[in-house]
Amino acid sequence: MYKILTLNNISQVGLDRLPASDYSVTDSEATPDAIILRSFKMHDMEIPASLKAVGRAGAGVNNIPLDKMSAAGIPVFNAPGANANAVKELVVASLFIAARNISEAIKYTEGLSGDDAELSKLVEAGKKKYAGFELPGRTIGVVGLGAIGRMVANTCVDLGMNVIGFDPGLTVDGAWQLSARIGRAGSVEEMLSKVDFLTVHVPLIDATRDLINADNVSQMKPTATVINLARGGIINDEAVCDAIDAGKLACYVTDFPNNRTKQTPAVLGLPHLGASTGEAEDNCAVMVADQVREYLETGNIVNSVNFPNVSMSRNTDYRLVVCNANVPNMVGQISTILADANLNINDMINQSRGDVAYTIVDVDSSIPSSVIETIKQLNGVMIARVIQP
Ligand SMILES: NC(=O)c1ccc[n+]([C@@H]2O[C@H](COP(=O)([O-])OP(=O)(O)OC[C@H]3O[C@@H](n4cnc5c(N)ncnc54)[C@H](O)[C@@H]3O)[C@@H](O)[C@H]2O)c1
Ligand SMILES: O=C(O)CC[C@@H](O)C(=O)O
Repeated sequence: MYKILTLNNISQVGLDRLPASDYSVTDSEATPDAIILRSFKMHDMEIPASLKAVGRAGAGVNNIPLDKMSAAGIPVFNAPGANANAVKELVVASLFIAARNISEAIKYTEGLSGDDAELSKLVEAGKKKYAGFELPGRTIGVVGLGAIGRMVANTCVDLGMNVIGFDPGLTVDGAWQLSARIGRAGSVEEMLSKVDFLTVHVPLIDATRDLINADNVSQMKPTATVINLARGGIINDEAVCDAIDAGKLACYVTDFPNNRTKQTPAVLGLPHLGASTGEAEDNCAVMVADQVREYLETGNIVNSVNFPNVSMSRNTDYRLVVCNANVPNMVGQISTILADANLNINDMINQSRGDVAYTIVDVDSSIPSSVIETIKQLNGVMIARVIQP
């Protein structure tokens, strides 16, 4: 029986992918084989010695101590693209809400009182304050052209907008999925003075912290809107709110409000709603549950953010998986131990990513526990696990 610990509410549709005959899934498991979570912050958590895998039912992994997981030989899986449409739709909603002053206008009508005739007068008298603009012909800068950024950029083209994108890590596959009408910027700064909207879709890492800050926000048009549905910290909230207070920026939409943003009237704060649709929650949970199950039952790694992606179809009933430091002669030493135990290798695959190497070996006969113990003693081995009847 595999034991799964959930650290957030995970869609039942996803958890149903883990059959009750083989999986116990609870939110209070002391010795889990795997953890499935959403935004729970794992940084201060004691990592259980039993843990073999972590599944993040979402895209961002800044709530997980990846270095610590890699050092312990624990792959972290996420759900690339599974909630991208949900975020895209909220970006599009943000564009309209900002362009048409919808939030302020609703507040205005909610504050009106009087009989219907008086209300009608006040509605007509007040509406000029909320006149907005239309999107065709306006320019949007999209920072990060991954799963979400690409969808946002293409949709904005369909809305008739001019779109400029920036992503130094854009993949060839990603580029193929982008409309040919999207312009390319060489840096964030290059797009700032041109855009009416700037939206960020990058992970929170050292290189993306304070991407918009006190130094560069002044290059933006005073009529521009910044949208941050990615992570708090990517936009420097102090700098953006100061710019709004000084009349140098029009609006800021953020999924990560704080006390500074709450004090600024032209900030539209949302409660981390980007991925909060039933569809996205189901998609993410299904994807990570499948990946965690695949790893526990076969050792295959699909969509890991810290391990190489490695899959080998099952050739025999007797499988060994080893995670070790990415240094010379590990495969040689593992093969020698198997040969010394008279175990014939049927098939084998080895891949590496950064400091981590991962090997799957199918052998022709049952692997004794003494072999695993010998492999675990090798310098540089983090985990060795047998998957056999
Ligand atoms: N608000 C929400 O609920 C919500 C939901 C999903 C994702 N997110 C956030 O959005 C982020 C992006 O999600 P995604 O699914 O598009 O991820 P993704 O991995 O598909 O795309 C991220 C892109 O950012 C690019 N990038 C990295 N560093 C960059 C930099 N310095 N400048 C420009 N581009 C850079 C990468 O090359 C990649 O193409 C996630 O990491 C997460 O933090 C938030
Ligand atoms: O799980 C959530 O609700 C938010 C997930 C989102 O921030 C992500 O990075 O995918």
